Amino acid sequence: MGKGFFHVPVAVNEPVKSYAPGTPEREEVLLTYKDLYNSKMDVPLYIGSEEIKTGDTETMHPPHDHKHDLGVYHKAKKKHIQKAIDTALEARTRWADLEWEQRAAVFLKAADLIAGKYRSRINAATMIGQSKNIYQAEIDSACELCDFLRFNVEYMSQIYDEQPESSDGAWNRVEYRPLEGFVYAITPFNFTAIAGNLPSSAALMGNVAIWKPSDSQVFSAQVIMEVFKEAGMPDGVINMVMGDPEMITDTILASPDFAGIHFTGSTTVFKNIWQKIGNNIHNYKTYPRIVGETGGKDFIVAHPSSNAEQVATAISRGAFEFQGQKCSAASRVYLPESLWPRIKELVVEDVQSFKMGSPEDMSNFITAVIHEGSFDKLAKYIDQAKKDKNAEIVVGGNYDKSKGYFVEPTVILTTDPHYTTMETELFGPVVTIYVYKDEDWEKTLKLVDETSIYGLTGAVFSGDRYELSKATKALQNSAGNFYLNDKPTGAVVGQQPFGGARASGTNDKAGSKLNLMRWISPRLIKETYTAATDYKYPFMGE
Ligand SMILES: NC(=O)c1ccc[n+]([C@@H]2O[C@H](COP(=O)([O-])OP(=O)(O)OC[C@H]3O[C@@H](n4cnc5c(N)ncnc54)[C@H](O)[C@@H]3O)[C@@H](O)[C@H]2O)c1
Ligand SMILES: N[C@@H](CCC=O)C(=O)O
Repeated sequence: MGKGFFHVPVAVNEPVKSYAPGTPEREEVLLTYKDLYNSKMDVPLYIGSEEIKTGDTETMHPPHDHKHDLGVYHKAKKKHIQKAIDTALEARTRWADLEWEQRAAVFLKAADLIAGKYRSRINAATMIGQSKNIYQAEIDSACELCDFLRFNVEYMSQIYDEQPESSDGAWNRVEYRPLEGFVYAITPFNFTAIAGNLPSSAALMGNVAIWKPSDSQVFSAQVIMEVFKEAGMPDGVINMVMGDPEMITDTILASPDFAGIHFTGSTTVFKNIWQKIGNNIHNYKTYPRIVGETGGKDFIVAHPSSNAEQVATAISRGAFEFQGQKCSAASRVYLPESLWPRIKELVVEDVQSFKMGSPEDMSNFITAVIHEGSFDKLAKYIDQAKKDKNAEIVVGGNYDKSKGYFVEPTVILTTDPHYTTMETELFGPVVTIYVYKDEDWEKTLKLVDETSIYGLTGAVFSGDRYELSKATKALQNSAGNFYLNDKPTGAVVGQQPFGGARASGTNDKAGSKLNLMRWISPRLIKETYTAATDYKYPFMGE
């Protein structure tokens, strides 16, 4: 059969819809929200063609209304995880052998379904299950997920296009094989797009995957599986399992066919998994690929030459959008004495104007934090700051979990640059500010660099080009995503590939060619037209 050198459609970022009053998308998402909110879900394990209801269930609740029952998801036992491994390996032969354009078409269709037919459903599920306001749901579950799927197809074709030189008499070719085994994807609660991307990026490159979503994201995870299935993803290529994370992980890591982990979540969990992989290393058929994007303690540092209004807005949006539950969220801020009074005034004004409540009311900027564990942790740090002599609450500081897990956006001011909330990842709407003397700018850059174990995102503000340059050099290893005169959140696929080093991860940049390269194992094929028939070098004579 004749074939062409196919070109993939050029990827462009999915446009963000406005949801302004009177727009059709607003009406549609609100109707879908009501519908989903009142329907009791019964989320099975997806293993191959089977949807398994184990009967061992967990009830799902919206974080902003934790007494409301959204239905249940089913939890796996060890035998189900073993079945998922066997099923994935069975599916591997055909999927790995399928032409790349056929695999690409599945995920391009999935992107189209999300952009169209499923847009309101995946957004409403994210608003309900993860308590995102519509803007935060739209940029995540609709746009970023479409972008991951479409840009990954383009990057895959760029990788396949990379071929070696050939000298006279031979042809060198590189075949980009999937890994020999299966990939395990573990995903966090906070981004529906990340949940969809981690298993699908590996699958796009010809791998089969077992995907364990976060317990707190199952409500929208189910929509992702519906989309993949409707897009024609063959059974067994991505298998979704829920349940005890340790049991699932230990069972999977014990398999000799475990070939890689695609993880996003907290640093401690990732380090433990890495250690377990190390302990099992003699059992594996191949060295597993370990890819993990983890925690952050992201900074904003402003030079005295910066614009106070811009810095204040970067704090208000960078620290508090989605209640600060982004790994990129600004959580430690360094401000010069000369600008602090004006920035303080502006941030306090912003925070006092934020409306907080259910995402169904679209005037709410702030909604609930994800669960009781997170609420209690945040309340503990806020209470401690109220007591500590070297800290004071500038604005916020209240919380209430009677209906939903609501924590007021809180600004802490500290006189100690190593105060606990300047160093510990809280993952919530709490930002801590340290005010430095204007003449200590260079010392402050050193402080920013040396304060945190993490290296994920960071932002520098200055109106002075020489100071921007100085900061860029001084903070070279402090952030994998480094922003000049912008907030440290809101990376867009195809524009700001995302990830950090130090304790923030392996920095394989989700949504980039670098990440996809972790899911392939190249084979070089050298073909010689006429093979040598004499071992002797020319200088040896006849
Ligand atoms: N760097 C990034 O790109 C990025 C992106 C999003 C989130 N994050 C990080 O994720 C964290 C927030 O997400 P979260 O609360 O869902 O994180 P988490 O670490 O609690 O959970 C992440 C995943 O790991 C699983 N898990 C938990 N304990 C486990 C165990 N013992 N063994 C195996 N798996 C286990 C969870 O069930 C979930 O699926 C923050 O630290 C944040 O910075 C990082
Ligand atoms: N990519 C997102 C963060 C993902 C982690 O939570 C951002 O840039 O804000």
